[in-house]
Amino acid sequence: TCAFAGQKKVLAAYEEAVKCGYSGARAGRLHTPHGVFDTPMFMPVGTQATVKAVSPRELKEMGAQIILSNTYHLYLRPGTELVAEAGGLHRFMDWDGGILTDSGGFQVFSLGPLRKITEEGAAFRSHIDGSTQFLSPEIAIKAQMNLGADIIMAFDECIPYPAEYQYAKLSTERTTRWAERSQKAHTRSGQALFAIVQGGMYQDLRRVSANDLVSLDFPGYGIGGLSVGEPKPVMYEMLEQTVPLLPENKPRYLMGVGTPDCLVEAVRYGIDMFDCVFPTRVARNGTAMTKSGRLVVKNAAYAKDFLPIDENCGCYACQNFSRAYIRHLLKADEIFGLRLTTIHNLYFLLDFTKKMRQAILEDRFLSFREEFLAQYCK
Ligand SMILES: CNc1nc2cc(C(N)=O)ccc2[nH]1
Ligand SMILES: [Zn+2]
Repeated sequence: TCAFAGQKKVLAAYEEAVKCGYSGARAGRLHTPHGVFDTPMFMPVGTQATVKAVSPRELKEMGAQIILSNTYHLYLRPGTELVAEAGGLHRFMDWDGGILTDSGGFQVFSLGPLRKITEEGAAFRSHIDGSTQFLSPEIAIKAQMNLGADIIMAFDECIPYPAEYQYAKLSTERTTRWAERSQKAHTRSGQALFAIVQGGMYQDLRRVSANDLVSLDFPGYGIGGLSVGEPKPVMYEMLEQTVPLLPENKPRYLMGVGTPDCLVEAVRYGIDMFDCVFPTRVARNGTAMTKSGRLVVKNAAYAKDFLPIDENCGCYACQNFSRAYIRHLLKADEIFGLRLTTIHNLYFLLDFTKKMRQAILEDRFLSFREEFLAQYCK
């Protein structure tokens, strides 16, 4: 067990990092004001204070522990002061599990058109009404304190891919200065502030970013700037460079990842937490996730297929409905169809992380990984 004494403002105390396998896969427990949660974990994305098409009760039933919400979206609509007046995000959306909010860095750079970045922060136009907006470390932290998540993220720049070395270097150094400003602006006890490692796809910049942020002493670390279009081997190489520099007894959160093959590789490098819109997004166009790859249940091939999406799946959709029925609903544009594919995909990923944790605890993670990758076609 790793002691975790003397960390200020820490609630994401990290214990039981059980190391197994040659590379650092570990099963841990994350302490937050809303409970103690098992890692590795997948966090369903609830961008606008709802995980699209499913209720908090269904999320609880399928084993969701921590869900993610986006500060950028809630800052623009309905506003984070309004959420604070409503009693905070947990109350507002009736979710009593854990919540993690990201800082808006990624959205500003991916959603906000015509953005301008200075040392002070990022000016951008709202994707909702085109109004000119501005986010800085201080504004992003204040917004997240208003929302009241259990874990919040420092304001950073997610470096686009590809990026010139010089740009990546200057941006990463600024993200480190922004992390320090985020820390100074964070005055709410009962909330853990994670920093975000950047560095583009450059090994040396990744190491500098990790070392600089570790010396600023955060209770947990996000790894950002990945899953932005780079080849998967490049992503894994950046993990290999970064994760070993992060404290063993603190959570590591790989942002925006991902598909099961990426999860099992990242866990091998010692990642504990994941979020990704993939399962909920592909569900809405009728694609189900299975251990053999994707199953487009909308296809004509399933019109008379009266088996469930996956006979071994314990989710509400697979326990009660056939592929033919779900296909019918999707073709008929029935909302319940999207709900069933979403429920299945979220359950699949949540269950997959549970299976990885069990394999780690039983010291058989590497064979679990081999067997899974052999069956899963990307
Ligand atoms: C879907 N890929 C993805 N990469 C991300 C990077 C960041 C980041 N802050 O660098 C945040 C969310 C992200 N989502
Ligand atoms: Zn299912």
